[in-house]
Amino acid sequence: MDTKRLEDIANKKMTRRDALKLAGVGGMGLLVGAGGVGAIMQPKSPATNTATSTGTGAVNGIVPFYGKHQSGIITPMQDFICMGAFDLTATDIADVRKLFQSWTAASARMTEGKGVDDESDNPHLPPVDTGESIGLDPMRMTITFGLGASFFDDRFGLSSKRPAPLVDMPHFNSDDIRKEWEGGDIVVQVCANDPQVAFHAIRNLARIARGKAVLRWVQDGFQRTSASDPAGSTPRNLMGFKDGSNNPKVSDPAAADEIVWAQSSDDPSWMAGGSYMVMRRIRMRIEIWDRSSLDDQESTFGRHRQSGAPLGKTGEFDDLELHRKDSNGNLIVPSTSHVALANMEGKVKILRRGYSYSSGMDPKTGQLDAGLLFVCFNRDPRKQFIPMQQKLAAADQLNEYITHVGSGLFACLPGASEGGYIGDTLF
Ligand SMILES: C=CC1=C(C)c2cc3[nH]c(cc4nc(cc5[nH]c(cc1n2)c(C)c5CCC(=O)O)C(CCC(=O)O)=C4C)c(C)c3C=C
Ligand SMILES: [Fe+2]
Repeated sequence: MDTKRLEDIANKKMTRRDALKLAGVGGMGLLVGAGGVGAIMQPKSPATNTATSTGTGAVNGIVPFYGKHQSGIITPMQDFICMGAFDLTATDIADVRKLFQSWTAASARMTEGKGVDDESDNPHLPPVDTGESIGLDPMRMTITFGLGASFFDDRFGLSSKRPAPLVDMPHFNSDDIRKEWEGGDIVVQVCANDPQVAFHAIRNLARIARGKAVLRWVQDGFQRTSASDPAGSTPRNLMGFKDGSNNPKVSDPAAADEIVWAQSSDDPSWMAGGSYMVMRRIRMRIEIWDRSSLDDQESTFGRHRQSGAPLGKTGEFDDLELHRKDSNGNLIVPSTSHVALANMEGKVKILRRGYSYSSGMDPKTGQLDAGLLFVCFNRDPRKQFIPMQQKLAAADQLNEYITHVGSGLFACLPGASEGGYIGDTLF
């Protein structure tokens, strides 16, 4: 098929049938190549190469589940997330293996827009799939699995295999981490362009896990949708600022290898092609934020609210020049602003993939329980996320308006090939 035809497909709204055809074994599937359908479908906007982009054109096709890496890490962001952590009740590694084999098969099917398995025609049994996604498009769903440090305790004989980068998360200044939002043996991140499709996946994975694992926490998240912003510009967080402008461009494989993917030269080798995911549930004191002046808000982030440009600049993607001073000799971007600190002099980078959350209100205070489900991926959190968060926790002006209430660090396994399963490099 020629390039023109592929571009035509990319510019057209995909039907469920188109998507299935594209991913199928017919000639087109092969032409899609390693980048998969999602890669063909990405439009050429400035934000496209960042994990922040949802892409344009209401592309609701299939993102391939199998591959060298798990999808949902450098995949351009979908509109919704449903993330859940599980604790294992199984006591035998053979049962854990069976669970991951079943999860892998079910996940591959669900990302193609199918039910978890073929339905039985026995009317006396419950349906195999819960059914709420019947007839829905695949919606670019990705399902990403990770293992927490507790997976490597003494239950399954895997303690010697715990990756050194999978440290216990240190306590950071002003953390208020709640037990109910912390850790988990396994994390499952589901992202999709439809919240019902994402919920369906978590629900059915929990159902498959019955007798082997139980849910520990679940958090939904959202951002503006591709319907409300077809241009796919950088999304705004609940503080009203563009969030993700200076995310690294991980469509460049060298950048992805440097920042995101554990390498075969890194220890342990079974993690090669995987990545480490950090989850922080960060509550925003939005009622206080909403009473702050525009100047205070812009100085807090070090960027202009409307354009997203660094202070003193006009373009969202203009360079951050952290040493520039005004005519009075004052730094234009304050040294305690969020971007000045998070920039780490340009030497340390992470890939952010967070979503806003809104979980009703706190009945004690009447305030909204809303904020950022911060998610990031890095090759080694000891060298990336942790020093960055230490710096932010110590001095960030943003700390006046936020509290970290949930936390998790997970080793996201390498991708699986068809016939294999997620986790097969380890158990
Ligand atoms: C430890 C890592 C980070 C945490 C935790 C974090 C929380 C957090 N961030 C925002 C909003 C914005 N962050 C922005 C930039 C930015 N943030 C981090 C890291 C963490 N943020 C980095 C590495 C960067 C990029 C710095 C750079 O080099 O430019 C921005 C600016 C726009 C952008 O580039 O994305 C905003 C806005 C909130 C609201 C928040 C916690 C609630
Ligand atoms: Fe940030």
